[in-house]
Amino acid sequence: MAATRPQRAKRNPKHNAIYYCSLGEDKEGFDIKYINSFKGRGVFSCRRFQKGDFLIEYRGEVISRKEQENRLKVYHDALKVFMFDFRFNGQQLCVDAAREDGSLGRLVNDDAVNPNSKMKVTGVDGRPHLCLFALKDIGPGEEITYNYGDSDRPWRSKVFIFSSIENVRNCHKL
Ligand SMILES: C[S@@+](CC[C@H](N)C(=O)[O-])C[C@H]1O[C@@H](n2cnc3c(N)ncnc32)[C@H](O)[C@@H]1O
Repeated sequence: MAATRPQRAKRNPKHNAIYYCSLGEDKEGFDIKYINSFKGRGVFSCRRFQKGDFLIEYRGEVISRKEQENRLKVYHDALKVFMFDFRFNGQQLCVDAAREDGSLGRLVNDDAVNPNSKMKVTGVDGRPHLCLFALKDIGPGEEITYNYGDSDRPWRSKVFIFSSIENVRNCHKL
């Protein structure tokens, strides 16, 4: 008889997150797509998710603030964006997801205005994991996004958006 996954882990979003974090695997129901040269790749839903559902873990290496500062001195800007700062049990920590490891979380794009998911620090066996949960019902074909936070992000500025759109247009003309 085929092994079945416990129903509780499927129904309760927190248990579901803990289940996938423990496995170190992404759950099914998502596709990676190339959007354009401005945004790069993104993660898209290919099925329905309900508000509150666990979606994706932002996987990477959990490092201390000190180690993060060391890495920031040597990382190129394109790698710095893969560092996610958070607090856990009174400690300032970071998940460094700079390494291309095939995981989905590192490819989820920012939306400061209308995100459909939210990052939450979730303790699993005493260790921190960063998990995205749905803020609303999500249908197939929707891009998964979350708000990266308050710090300045170049792509949020109108000047950057317009110059990038022009670049994409010019590329298509070639
Ligand atoms: C953590 S990565 C996300 C995955 C990235 N799109 C890729 O293909 O590797 C963050 C980078 O994605 C791009 N990005 C994220 N959100 C964006 C947005 N709303 N508009 C434009 N670019 C965005 C920026 O280049 C940013 O440095």
